[in-house]
Amino acid sequence: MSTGPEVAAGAPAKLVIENVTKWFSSTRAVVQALDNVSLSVAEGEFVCLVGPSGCGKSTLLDIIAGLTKPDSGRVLADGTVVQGPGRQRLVMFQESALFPWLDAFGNVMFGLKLRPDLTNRERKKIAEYYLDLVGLGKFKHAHVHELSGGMKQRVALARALAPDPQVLLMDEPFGALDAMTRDQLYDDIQRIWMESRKTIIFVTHNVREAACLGDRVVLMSPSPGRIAEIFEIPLPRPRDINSPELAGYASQIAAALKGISNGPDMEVASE
Ligand SMILES: Nc1ncnc2c1ncn2[C@@H]1O[C@H](COP(=O)(O)OP(=O)(O)OP(=O)(O)O)[C@@H](O)[C@H]1O
Repeated sequence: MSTGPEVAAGAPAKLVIENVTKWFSSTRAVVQALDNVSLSVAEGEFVCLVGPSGCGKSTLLDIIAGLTKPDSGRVLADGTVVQGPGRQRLVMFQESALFPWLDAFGNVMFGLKLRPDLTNRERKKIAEYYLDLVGLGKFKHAHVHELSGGMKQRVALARALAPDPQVLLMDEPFGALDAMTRDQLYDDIQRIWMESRKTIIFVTHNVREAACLGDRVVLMSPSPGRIAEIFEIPLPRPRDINSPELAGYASQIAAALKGISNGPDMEVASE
């Protein structure tokens, strides 16, 4: 366990978040969403962000993506200051935000518009490859309304992976899914991550999910959003979300979380 910015030994930093502070003001209130947040993420690392509602997880993710600008501090991706969104850092949200007028294949092809360097034939091959990778090869021509919630998230994952971003930013991507579908997706995301070695930042409310997926779990505290504690999860992969070893880490994180909030909005159990 540790706090503060650090990188797994020996690996170059893919992302460096330096002293990021962010305020939001509306007609009703002024809120400090993030206060002096610093974190380094190694290339190929899987980092989970957890914390009570409103502690700034999504704001931090948006700043890393370049969708929101910090008031002070900065984010470096491969040593270059992030000034705006780019295809090397793609976000996948809780709601899949698929285009309903396109089929699964069309949605993944749409993501590949970010790759004008490819021919249409190459794009088609890549779209097929990623639909197979997420287990939807047979549903290529299924329309969005014909897909289950889990299948939609798989298409969204294929769409995010297809342009080959170096960093994948996932904002509670499995939050709206039932427990069985989630368990299957934990296996899939681990397999895909082990094959592709993308750098992943994954926001979740579920501490067991975080312990299952993360090399490190970053616990944030609210008002204003800060990094409270960082947990290393040195368990071998693939990890079984129901294993007792994993439950041990999850309860450590849950206990720390309880210390910084009343914790009713966090899912401690795997459900
Ligand atoms: N666009 C905005 N305008 C005003 N306030 C905002 C805006 N976005 C976020 N906030 C505020 O900033 C704080 C952090 O919000 P954020 O969504 O990043 O938290 P979170 O940890 O992701 O929450 P949750 O777990 O509920 O999704 C909250 O107090 C929120 O109300």
